[in-house]
Amino acid sequence: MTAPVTTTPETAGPETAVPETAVPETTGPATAGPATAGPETAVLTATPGPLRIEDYQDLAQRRLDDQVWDFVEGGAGTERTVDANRCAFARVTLRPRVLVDVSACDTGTELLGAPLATPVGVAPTAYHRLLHPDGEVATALGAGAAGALYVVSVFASRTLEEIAAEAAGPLWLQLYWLRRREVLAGLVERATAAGYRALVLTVDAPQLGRRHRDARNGFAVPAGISAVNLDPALMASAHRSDAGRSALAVHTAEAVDPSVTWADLAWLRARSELPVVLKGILTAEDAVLAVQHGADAIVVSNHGGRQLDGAPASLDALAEVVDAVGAAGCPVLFDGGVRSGADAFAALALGARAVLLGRPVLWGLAADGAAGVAGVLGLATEELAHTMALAGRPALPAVDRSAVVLAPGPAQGPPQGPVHGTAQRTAVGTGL
Ligand SMILES: Cc1cc2nc3c(=O)[nH]c(=O)nc-3n(C[C@H](O)[C@H](O)[C@H](O)COP(=O)(O)O)c2cc1C
Ligand SMILES: CC(C)CC(=O)C(=O)O
Repeated sequence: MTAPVTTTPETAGPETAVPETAVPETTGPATAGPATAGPETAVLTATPGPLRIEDYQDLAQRRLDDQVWDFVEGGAGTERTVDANRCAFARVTLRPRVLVDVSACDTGTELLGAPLATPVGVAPTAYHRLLHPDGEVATALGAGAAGALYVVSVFASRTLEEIAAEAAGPLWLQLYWLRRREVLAGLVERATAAGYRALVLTVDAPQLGRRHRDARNGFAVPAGISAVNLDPALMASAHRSDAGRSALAVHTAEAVDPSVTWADLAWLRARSELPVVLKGILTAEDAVLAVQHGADAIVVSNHGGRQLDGAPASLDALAEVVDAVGAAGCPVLFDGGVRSGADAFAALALGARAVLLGRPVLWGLAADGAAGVAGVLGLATEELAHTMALAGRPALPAVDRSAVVLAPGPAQGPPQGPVHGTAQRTAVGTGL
């Protein structure tokens, strides 16, 4: 693979002159060049910075090696659950109220005791040094600048301590249930000592989803980038590229214990005082079990369509889970397909306390490091505040079910044929 590139974005069209020093504005408005040029003066039209989250996707695709791009964008099987996550947002209608004072819209919230400037946070994603040389440290800086929660992946490519040293906002640590319990116990201890505020156990990946793009690419983690918080001996298979199979799938099968059950959660609880969050719940039945087993919060997630192909869109599962555990006071977080502040608004209205962004944060990171991460989170938050204003809901408690209608989805369609490398996905959704 090629090294991550850190040059300026190539946003210039053929007849557009871009100053050499142009960098993406984090959330800033378009900056026009001089509009008063006489006949002898060249007209300079600066290209606007990213105006929508997908602008960061375009920037990222130009910078990334095809294999890394496929790893980020891809999903399991036919990728119908990846598509379903986005299509669900296209079925949302917002119900605006008028003549409400929206002169100040407050996106502030609180989660497991921590105040947050925004309910839009960072989902755990592995190996950020694939996207930017500074990896998770840049992500932490960007999240901190946006006042957002950052859930760090157990497969982070910077140490838990390096990340914590740069973080201005709250950090949670995501875990897989490793076969080697002593490694898991060591991670919990380190996270506690470094000031992480919750443990997020991902429960939807007893095996890795069958990701055809990665298998076709023989995708492996390149030398020089590693899950540095794990024992290097545990990482060897993640680096071994074999035609026709994903090294990550091999590595997950080696490292992650697929025999874990609800009964094991007591072991984790006994190891730490930190709140335990379960990520990857999609049904009322499991939500109730989660609360019964002492979960402090739940993340409704289908892993961005990367695990069970055919699982419901996260948005379609949200209300069911909220209804099952709302009375128990268990906060429900959401991820999967959020690409705008209007999408975030819809998930919050359906009962999520916060929404997490997976791929969009990686796009921002690849596009412009910490500034790109802050840009993506800032843009989503700005759009959320804007949606709140136009919907007549100036604070998050007013973003309730009366604010949206989610039309029922069609049964998921038949597979659309083989997924090819660097496949383009169709952009759908509320698309603010
Ligand atoms: C490249 C990539 C790596 C991921 N790594 C992890 C991980 O290490 N742990 C985890 O629990 N989820 C992981 N996820 C899933 C995300 O946490 C999240 O559920 C998903 O990306 C949300 O969907 P979105 O990408 O549409 O926002 C990963 C997702 C992507 C795209
Ligand atoms: C390294 C992978 C197991 C991380 C992950 O959860 C994912 O890619 O979805």
